Amino acid sequence: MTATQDAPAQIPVTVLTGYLGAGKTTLLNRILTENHGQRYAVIVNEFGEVGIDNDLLVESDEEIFEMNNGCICCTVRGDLIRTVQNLMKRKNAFDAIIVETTGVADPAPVAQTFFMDDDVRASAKLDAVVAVVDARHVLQRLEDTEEAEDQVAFADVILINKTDLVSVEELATVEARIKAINPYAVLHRSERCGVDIAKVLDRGAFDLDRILSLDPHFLEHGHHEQECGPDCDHDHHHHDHDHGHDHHHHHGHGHHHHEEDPHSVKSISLRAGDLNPDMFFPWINQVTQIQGPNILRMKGILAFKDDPQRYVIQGVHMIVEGDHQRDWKADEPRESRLVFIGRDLNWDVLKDSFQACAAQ
Ligand SMILES: Nc1nc2c(ncn2[C@@H]2O[C@H](COP(=O)(O)OP(=O)(O)OP(=O)(O)O)[C@@H](O)[C@H]2O)c(=O)[nH]1
Repeated sequence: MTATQDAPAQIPVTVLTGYLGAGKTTLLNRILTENHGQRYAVIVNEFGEVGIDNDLLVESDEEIFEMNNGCICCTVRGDLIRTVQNLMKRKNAFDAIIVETTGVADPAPVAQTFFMDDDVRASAKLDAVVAVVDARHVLQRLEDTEEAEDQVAFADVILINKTDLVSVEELATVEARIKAINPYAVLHRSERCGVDIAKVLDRGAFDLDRILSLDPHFLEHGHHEQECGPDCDHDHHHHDHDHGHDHHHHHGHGHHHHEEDPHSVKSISLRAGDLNPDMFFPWINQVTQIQGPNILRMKGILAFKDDPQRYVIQGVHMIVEGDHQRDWKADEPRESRLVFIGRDLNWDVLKDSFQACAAQ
């Protein structure tokens, strides 16, 4: 990040990608808490009606900009450019930008933003696309979703995370599969994204030539716009929204599909007041055991009756974790919010059974 007199300094941008639940927030929390002497502006984009991701980030001095009015792949021409332009007005306030994409986003249009918009291009430079991969579930994801493959194919640096959940043999199979998709990326194995941050940030790793060989139209104006134009009316925030639309277009064909596919990925948001833990835990265990294969992601912030602390619960398929986070603040409504992202989930059934866990 050195500026010469002729060339104004371009702020490095890291695009953080990875499928739902792979560990992006875990990595971001590491970056935000580690003592690296850099100041980061973080742009997060989340999927789901009730904003939870921001609540899962550690409290830090870094500036977090939330873009939760749509999937970043759709709003890329609008919100992301505006957010980056606004950041650039205060260029001296930070050293680098990190953009965390939703787990279902194709990183190509996000990366493309840093080449397409003249203002953005003049002041920011794509440093690397970093993908976090869930070693336990990635093989399955590569079978059933195209975005997961896009994310791996597009990455410059890949963290094969959650190594604690797989055997040595499984890890070797995962690595081989990832290398077969993308032989160029630098791979790191990690548990809870525990890598040296220097291996992830400020890498200067984004390779435009490689991306052009993958997607010859990458630099063409409007190429990605045809999928998700400025008038994109995708509503990513309703429980019944079809998020199965095909974002896998960067090989130059295909259009956005809007037909209803009952098996597509949907997000279901549930809200309640104080919950009874004796009802909630057996319920969530049952839901995740029975519907686990269809639950790509689950996360929530919960208020348990007589408990002064917020409880954070989250999971991927059948693996669920929960812990107290911090005290509820005096000016914060005690509210329980839970989001499921998955396929074939029945909103009515989940809503009714969740609300049955309310404290009396
Ligand atoms: N066992 C295990 N769990 C992990 C590891 N890394 C992250 N997790 C857990 O996996 C879950 C998902 O992690 P996140 O960091 O929130 O994943 P994410 O990619 O930000 O998720 P989305 O934003 O929903 O796509 C959380 O419960 C983490 O605690 C790991 O290496 N091992």
